[in-house]
Amino acid sequence: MTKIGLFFGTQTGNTETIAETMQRVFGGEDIVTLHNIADTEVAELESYEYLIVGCPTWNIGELQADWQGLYDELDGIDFSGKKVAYFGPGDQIGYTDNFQDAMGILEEKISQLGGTTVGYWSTDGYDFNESKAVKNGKFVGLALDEDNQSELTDERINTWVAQLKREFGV
Ligand SMILES: Cc1cc2nc3c(=O)[nH]c(=O)nc-3n(C[C@H](O)[C@H](O)[C@H](O)COP(=O)(O)O)c2cc1C
Repeated sequence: MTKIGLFFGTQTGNTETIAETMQRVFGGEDIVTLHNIADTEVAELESYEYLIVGCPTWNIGELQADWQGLYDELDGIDFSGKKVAYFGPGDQIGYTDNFQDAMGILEEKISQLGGTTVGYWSTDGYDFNESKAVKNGKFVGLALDEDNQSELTDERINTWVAQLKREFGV
């Protein structure tokens, strides 16, 4: 049983590819366990001390479908004592008024349920109008953009994972 569980949902595969890269950068499956939430019980979130939540924004400011489907069930999970990090791919040009909203929606919910957010990320280098994922001038997690800035993804992941290792203390 690893200490870190990474839970992701995806429509077209980008979030899964990113999750696999993150697992590799962390050091492999002995360090991070991946769960596609399409075939995971929500209760599994409770089995980890540290969580990484990956959700792309879909349908103009909404959660990816599998996360949407279990959103209400999250109320049954006790996140207190857990450090939780968030990431998502979005599209800052096509959806400039809703860039990364899903990450913000999940962070707000899980924080209300006791989770402690780690992995805040600067908005420097992005160009968008509005985002529910920005709090106090920072993204609440790692914002990626496979549609417009895929060349930056690997470097962003490397930097963020190094930050998370410090913040998780692993
Ligand atoms: C119909 C549609 C709606 C989308 N809505 C948003 C949005 O509101 N905000 C955003 O940042 N990205 C939006 N996106 C971009 C996706 O989040 C992005 O392509 C992402 O990489 C998809 O991840 P996935 O392959 O894991 O599903 C949208 C894409 C499509 C096709």
